[in-house]
Amino acid sequence: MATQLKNLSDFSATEIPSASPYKFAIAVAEWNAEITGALYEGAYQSLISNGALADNIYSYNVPGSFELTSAADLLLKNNPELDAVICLGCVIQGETKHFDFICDAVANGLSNVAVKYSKPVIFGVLTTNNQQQAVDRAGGKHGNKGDEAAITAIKMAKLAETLKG
Ligand SMILES: Nc1c(NC[C@H](O)[C@H](O)[C@H](O)CO)[nH]c(=O)[nH]c1=O
Ligand SMILES: CC(=O)[C@@H](O)COP(=O)(O)O
Repeated sequence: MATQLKNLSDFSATEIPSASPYKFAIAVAEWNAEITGALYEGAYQSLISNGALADNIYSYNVPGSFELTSAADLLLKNNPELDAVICLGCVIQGETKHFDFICDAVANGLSNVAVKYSKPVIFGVLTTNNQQQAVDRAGGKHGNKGDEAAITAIKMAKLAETLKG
């Protein structure tokens, strides 16, 4: 399996640009707060350790992962100076198909918002079968998806800046 015994947050082999020029929003779902809180800490600290200014990081909570799309849209509509929006959530399979609908809606929704505003919108949403898989990816043996999301945001902000000319 792709992630077996792999730390998904190991970026030692890749070059990470400085985050100092960029403004970031972080939208965090409150569902599974112990997990999303760990994702947020990972994302925030990764931005800071790569040079982002604390004053350039704007953080917001939303009720659940489904609302991340609305948050990303509102953030980019009302704050054109943002260079990237990081969306963090944790969707854990329950008894019904609700999981499938949320995951599909968020993945497609965030992608559509990114294209709508030509701005990076980062999918930092865990979609797991159980709680342990989420714990393993929020600072556990498979790293922290929040770290990955932050690094992705920095790289995409740099790319957008480069392509803008
Ligand atoms: N079950 C999970 C949810 N459910 C709530 C939805 O995200 C949404 O807030 C609700 O359907 C109202 O629109 N959200 C998660 O983030 N994680 C879950 O496991
Ligand atoms: C992903 C969800 O909405 C899920 O946690 C809710 O649980 P259930 O499918 O048992 O209603």
